[in-house]
Amino acid sequence: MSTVVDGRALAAKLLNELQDQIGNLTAQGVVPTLRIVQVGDDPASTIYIRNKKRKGASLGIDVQVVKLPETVTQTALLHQIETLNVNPEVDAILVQMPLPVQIDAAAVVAAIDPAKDADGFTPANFGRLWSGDEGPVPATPAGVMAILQQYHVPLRGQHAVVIGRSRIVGRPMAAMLLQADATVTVAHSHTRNLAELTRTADIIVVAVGIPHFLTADMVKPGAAIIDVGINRTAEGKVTGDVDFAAVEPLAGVITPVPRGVGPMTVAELMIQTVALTKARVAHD
Ligand SMILES: Nc1nc(=O)c2c([nH]1)NC[C@@H]1CN(c3ccc(C(=O)N[C@@H](CCC(=O)O)C(=O)O)cc3)C=[N+]21
Repeated sequence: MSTVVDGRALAAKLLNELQDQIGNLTAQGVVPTLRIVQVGDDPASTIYIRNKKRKGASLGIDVQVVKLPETVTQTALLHQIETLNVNPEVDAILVQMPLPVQIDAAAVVAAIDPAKDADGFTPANFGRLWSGDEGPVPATPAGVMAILQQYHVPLRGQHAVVIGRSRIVGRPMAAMLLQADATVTVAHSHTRNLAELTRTADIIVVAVGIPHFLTADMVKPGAAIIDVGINRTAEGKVTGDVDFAAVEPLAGVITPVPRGVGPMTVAELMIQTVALTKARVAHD
């Protein structure tokens, strides 16, 4: 029988612990401030941003959205980021992905001040992550690590298979698992014999954006299954990348969608924002 992860409960626990740090900052007259730049009106992005705003408001973190039109030019977007970089009131900046086709996302991310990089996506912070040095890290993989830790999933020497190699999830996920001494395999759309690989995995992290991608025949009984997928069905329901009904009976630990990794992503973003605020206050 598997243990189904309660991402909401774990997120609440972590944010409870964060409350004291926020209290100390506000006692010094410092309100942690996050600015989320949203380009266009992608409905999923709007939902995630709404969740981040709500969570921030409930904690006393000032989360505001800077909304730009879908047709914004790269120059205008880079200018907007620069004004946030130099604004002493702003501790953390996040540019919501995906961005419209006319924008070079890598150039936009690289323009964010690494000391305000709430996502840990900038090259400087990506480099720190892969070198095993301290620095801001992407919220979703950080949330996965918190789940694995909380549910006592052993990592050292274990075989972890990460399916997907995005900048948001797959690549930083592989770096964090490596840092935790797991043996990491990164699979992607060109990987051959994927099921053979996943059947030897003690931990499988799926982040491909395809409903029911991971099926029961791909899973070793007792493996930890982490579903990062957030697919919307025609009826607007959210489903993951795992065939949950078929895989859950086999799994050791498994995360549901929704209420698994999603709430942890939001929680880790709040934690990151407070950490960046504390770093700024320490430097001032
Ligand atoms: N620069 C950037 N940083 C991100 O961290 C980032 C991003 N862009 N683009 C998109 C992904 C996805 N993401 C989620 C956030 C919250 C939920 C979340 O709250 N999920 C709820 C369900 C929400 C719903 O109803 O759809 C749950 O799984 O329980 C999911 C996914 C952050 N992302």
